[in-house]
This record gives sequence, C-alpha cells and structure tokens, in this order.
Amino acid sequence: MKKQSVNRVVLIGTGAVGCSYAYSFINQGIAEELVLIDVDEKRAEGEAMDLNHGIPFAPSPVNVWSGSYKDCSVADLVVITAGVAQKPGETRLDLATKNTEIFKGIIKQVMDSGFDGIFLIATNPVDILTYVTWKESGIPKERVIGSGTTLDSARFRYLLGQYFQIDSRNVHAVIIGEHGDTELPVWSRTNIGVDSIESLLARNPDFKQQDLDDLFINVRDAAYQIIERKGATYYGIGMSLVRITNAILRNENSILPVSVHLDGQFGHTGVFVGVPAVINRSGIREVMEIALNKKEKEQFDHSVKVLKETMASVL
Ligand SMILES: NC(=O)C1=CN([C@@H]2O[C@H](COP(=O)(O)OP(=O)(O)OC[C@H]3O[C@@H](n4cnc5c(N)ncnc54)[C@H](O)[C@@H]3O)[C@@H](O)[C@H]2O)C=CC1
Ligand SMILES: CC(=O)C(=O)O
Repeated sequence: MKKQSVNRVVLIGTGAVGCSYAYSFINQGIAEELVLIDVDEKRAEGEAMDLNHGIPFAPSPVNVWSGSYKDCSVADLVVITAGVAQKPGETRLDLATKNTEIFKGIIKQVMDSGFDGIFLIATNPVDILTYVTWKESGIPKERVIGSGTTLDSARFRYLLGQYFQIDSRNVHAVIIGEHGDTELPVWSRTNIGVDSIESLLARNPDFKQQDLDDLFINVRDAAYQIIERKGATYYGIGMSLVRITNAILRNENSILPVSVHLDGQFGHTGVFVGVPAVINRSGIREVMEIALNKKEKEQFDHSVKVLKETMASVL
C-alpha cells in the first residue's frame, strides 16, 4: 500500500447515508482529506460546499472537495454508500440485482485509478455488495470490509443499555450473520459490564427472557420501523462507518462485527458475513471465531445459506 503523510478517504455516494458519514467524519476530525463522488455531480458539489462551511468548527483541519475517480489513486480508504435504498416493504436482499450492477461500474472506475487501499462498503445488501467488491476489484480479502452487523450490534447495545439502565458503552454484545432478516444475537456471549445475561436474569425477577426476545426483534426490524416513519435510516450507519474508519486509519486493533470473507471459520468458505474481527491499518487482521452454542450455530448456518443463495442468483 502507498505511503503518504496525510490520510485520504474517498466517499462514493453522497445521499443520506454518505452525507451522514461525511458530517460525522468532519466532526470527529479523523482524517485530513475527504473526497466526495456521486453520479449526481451537482449534488456532490453542493454537499462539499455545505460541509466546508462547518470546517471552522471542526476539531482539526480537513480538506473536503467534490472530485473524480482519479482522486482514488492515492486514497487510503474508499467508502461506498452509492446505490438504491429500500422503500417501505422492501427487504435489503430485494436490492441485490440493481446494486450489483451499479457496483460493477463503480469498482471498475476505482480500480482504473490505480487504487491500492482499503474498501469499506455500506450499500445494501451489504454482505453481497462486499463480496461483489472483492471479486470485481481483485483487492486482497483483508482489505475489503463491509459494515456488516456493526449498526445492528450498536442498536442491540443501545436497547440492552436502556433495558438494564446501564451505559450502552458498558454493554458487550454482538449481532452476527446477514445484515438483514436472518441475523442473530449471540446471547451466550452477551455481558452487561462484567455480568452475564444469565446471572442477571437469575438474580433479578424484574428482568425477563421474553423482554429480551422482544428486544432482539426490535433490533432486527429497526430499519423497517425507521423507514416506515421517515423513509430511510442514516445517522446510525454514518456513525458506525466512522467508527470502522477510525479503527482502520488509527491502527486501533479494534474488534467490530463487520462483514468479512470466511475461509473456513465457523465452518464456512466463500462468503462475506458479519462476524467479530480485529481491524487495523492493514484492514482485517483476523476473524474472531467465537464459540457459538448449538442454536446460535444453526441460526448462523441458515443466515450464511440465505446469503449464498442470494449471491448465486445475482452473480
Ligand atoms: N449497511 C447498513 O447498515 C446500511 C446501509 N444502507 C444502504 O446504503 C445505501 C444508500 O442509502 P441512502 O444514502 O439512504 O440512499 P440515497 O438514495 O439517499 O443515496 C444514494 C446515492 O447514491 C448515488 N448513486 C447512485 N448510483 C451511483 C453511481 N453509479 N455512482 C455514484 N453514485 C451513485 C445517488 O445519486 C445518491 O446520491 C442503500 O443501499 C441503503 O440500503 C442504509 C442504511 C444502513
Ligand atoms: C437500512 C439498513 O440497512 C439499516 O438501517 O439497518
């Protein structure tokens, strides 16, 4: 990978998700350069102008401009949020064919620039589009990352924090599998601070398993609930993408549940799916093959099966 003194991130897709990412990116001061690209060039230009007007209030200097695919040549990270989003009633998997076509065009243009950095994908269905990015780009799998179940896990931690009245930053919990209808909570590895869910339920009769089952349904269906109310979701994913960007650019070795290529881990190969992984400046340092109980393993296998069937239908 190239060496340079400043970090450059190129964002492709300046719609609701892309701009929420850009806004959060600037407010957290995480890199020196942010390039905006959209098929709607005027929109990208307008967003760059608007974002630049907030820079006097940013924590550190950042250069934002609307650019072209040539700007990817020396980029450290290309973040893709371009494509179509779900309409009320649509699933994420319904977007697979259309967004795969859009991605083939985008990835070709990025690679034609000479790009040799890391891809971070958010467009849905994210596990499928991350696979498409890997296949079309030829970039090593460690440098192709999907947002996976990072947002779902944040929703899960937030709701668990509300239920147990504990700061969600002290809630250690992950959702794994498809970022979509077949995702699953890893209850066997969920801790509130240093306490397991099992011991919390055993100690306090006010906490009930049924409430936790309902809580997970609200996590799984959160996108439908929000899209039904306001047409799209974007702030949560914007902040999730910035969290992953930080893990990469700051070489954090952070563990986040992202969409990664499995090479035998969890008994699967040839699929991108959300599981915990260690992320640093090289991309995915390693996939964390956490132990799952029997029910979790069955649910995970089903989720992978659905992803593989969808991949077979679009590729
Ligand atoms: N991974 C996750 O957790 C989440 C993913 N998403 C997904 O993110 C994607 C974007 O959603 P929104 O921003 O709400 O949609 P949007 O419609 O607001 O923005 C999409 C942008 O992509 C641009 N675009 C379309 N084709 C393009 C191309 N060929 N090249 C460059 N730009 C192109 C459009 O002009 C538009 O500005 C959707 O697929 C959505 O489902 C949304 C929320 C969470
Ligand atoms: C739209 C979407 O994927 C989400 O909010 O989870």
